[in-house]
Amino acid sequence: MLARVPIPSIFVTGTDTGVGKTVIAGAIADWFRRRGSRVAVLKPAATGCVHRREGLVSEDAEFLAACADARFPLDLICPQRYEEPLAPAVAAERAKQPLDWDAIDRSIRLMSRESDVMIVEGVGGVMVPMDAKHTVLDMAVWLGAPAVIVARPHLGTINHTLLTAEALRSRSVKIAGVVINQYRTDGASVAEETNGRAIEKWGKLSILATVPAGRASAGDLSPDIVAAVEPVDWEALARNRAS
Ligand SMILES: Nc1ncnc2c1ncn2[C@@H]1O[C@H](COP(=O)(O)OP(=O)(O)OP(=O)(O)O)[C@@H](O)[C@H]1O
Ligand SMILES: C[C@H](N)[C@H](N)CCCCCC(=O)O
Ligand SMILES: [Mg+2]
Repeated sequence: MLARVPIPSIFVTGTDTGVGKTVIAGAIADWFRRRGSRVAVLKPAATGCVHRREGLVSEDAEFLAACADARFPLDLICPQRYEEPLAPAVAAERAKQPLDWDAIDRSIRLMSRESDVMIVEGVGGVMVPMDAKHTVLDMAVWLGAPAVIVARPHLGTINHTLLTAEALRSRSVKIAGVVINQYRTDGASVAEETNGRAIEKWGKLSILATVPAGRASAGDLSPDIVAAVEPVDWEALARNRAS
């Protein structure tokens, strides 16, 4: 189990792996950084990590650290790292290296002390197993941070987004809203044009931002991605935590 994040925070989850959680979490971190906040970023566990001279590195953590201009080392930002690109519970079992919740807790404690806000990126979607007994959803409950759901723009996303919202609500995780990512501004299909409204209506969710496909390499977010998240009051959302 983890202690609650003791500072304003946002939990960035998604409808699936590869939907753009890292890019959107990075854009949110960048939003706070540009306003002078001391931003902590956390990827509690990462799989598919790469071998470097300094050891196993999470590329998600590197991206987030660059966007936040983070003052903490990568092994605090991502304390649990696995090589195989699998659900953490499966990667941990195969590596014979059980997930260490205490290490994650320590990261939260140390980074919170010297930060104004913490942006946490989940792993895959909410039902992904973290260890033999717990899922990403359990972790979201423990962290107590409002969730941002990153969703794809195209056909199928209504179902994925509403299922994700249902799971979060079943455990009383506050939902800040949905970010539709990689929206095609030219040549969007009818489904893509109408999905946002449908998600708002049937999911009783707000679409916080619709983010176009742009350039997104570590610390270098294209101006159109930055502009898409700019109008959102992330500060108010980060403060609006579960009681
Ligand atoms: N708005 C965007 N514009 C351009 N490329 C994007 C955008 N959003 C995401 N991508 C690209 O799509 C891929 C998947 O995005 P990302 O890594 O953020 O997904 P994720 O949900 O964090 O995945 P994971 O489950 O592995 O953590 C990456 O190559 C990323 O650069
Ligand atoms: C390796 C990858 N990029 C993710 N971080 C892990 C995603 C696990 C998804 C598991 C699943 O839902 O089937
Ligand atoms: Mg990611």
